[in-house]
Amino acid sequence: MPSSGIFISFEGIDGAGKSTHIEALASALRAQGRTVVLTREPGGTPLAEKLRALLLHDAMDPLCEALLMFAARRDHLQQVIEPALARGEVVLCDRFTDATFAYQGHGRGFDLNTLATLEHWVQALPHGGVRQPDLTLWFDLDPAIAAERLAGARVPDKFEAQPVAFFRRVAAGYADRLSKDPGRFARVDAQGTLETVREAVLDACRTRPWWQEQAP
Ligand SMILES: Nc1ncnc2c1ncn2[C@@H]1O[C@H](COP(=O)(O)OP(=O)(O)OP(=O)(O)O)[C@@H](O)[C@H]1O
Ligand SMILES: Cc1cn([C@H]2C[C@H](O)[C@@H](COP(=O)(O)O)O2)c(=O)[nH]c1=O
Repeated sequence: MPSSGIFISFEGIDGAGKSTHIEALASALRAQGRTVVLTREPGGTPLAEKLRALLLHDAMDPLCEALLMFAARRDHLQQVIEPALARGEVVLCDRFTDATFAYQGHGRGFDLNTLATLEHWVQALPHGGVRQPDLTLWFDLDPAIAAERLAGARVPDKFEAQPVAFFRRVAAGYADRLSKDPGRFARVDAQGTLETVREAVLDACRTRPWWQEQAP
């Protein structure tokens, strides 16, 4: 059971429906009287949002991309996530470190052991251990369907412009992360209607001990 606030990350390939459903979960949690912080990665602080603009639009080599992702994450953790958890709030984060393993690791082919080292540096907790979400909702959707959903919706950024084969590797990366930490993950079948996906998200939360707890 989380000792302070609750940290929930939303993961999945581009177009899987994360942003759509993060709002619905925030409403359900607020209805329980909880204070909810809605945030995203890369981003969530003024500095990390500047790094986001570079990451989503500028060409760079894979090491540079991985380092900037973790630099943005460090600032986000220190400025937003850790203070909110210390206040006992719920943090809903649109992507976190699983995205780095899925996109930079499996998508780009960057060394997974180096990413694990960076993860341990950047997410180290003062009294030991590594900050991880209490729950990670993985929106699992066929990349071909995600591409159809995104087509024409907006001008694609550097990642969204990648071919379906890239997103198949990213999806395999998420499956790999789930297999290594199954208790933290809930796989959400993102192919259903808005209503069935919304219910799947709520069901995944209802099974967690903190769902029934009184808001602080
Ligand atoms: N269950 C669904 N059925 C049909 N369309 C959906 C569903 N969920 C989301 N969409 C639509 O798919 C598109 C992508 O959704 P959304 O922006 O929530 O995805 P995302 O995972 O946040 O993508 P990104 O990571 O690229 O920001 C939007 O146009 C949204 O309205
Ligand atoms: C955290 C993180 C993100 N990415 C990629 C994944 C997405 O394509 C973009 C973020 O855009 P979104 O519309 O907010 O989903 O960034 C990544 O490659 N690595 C990461 O660690």
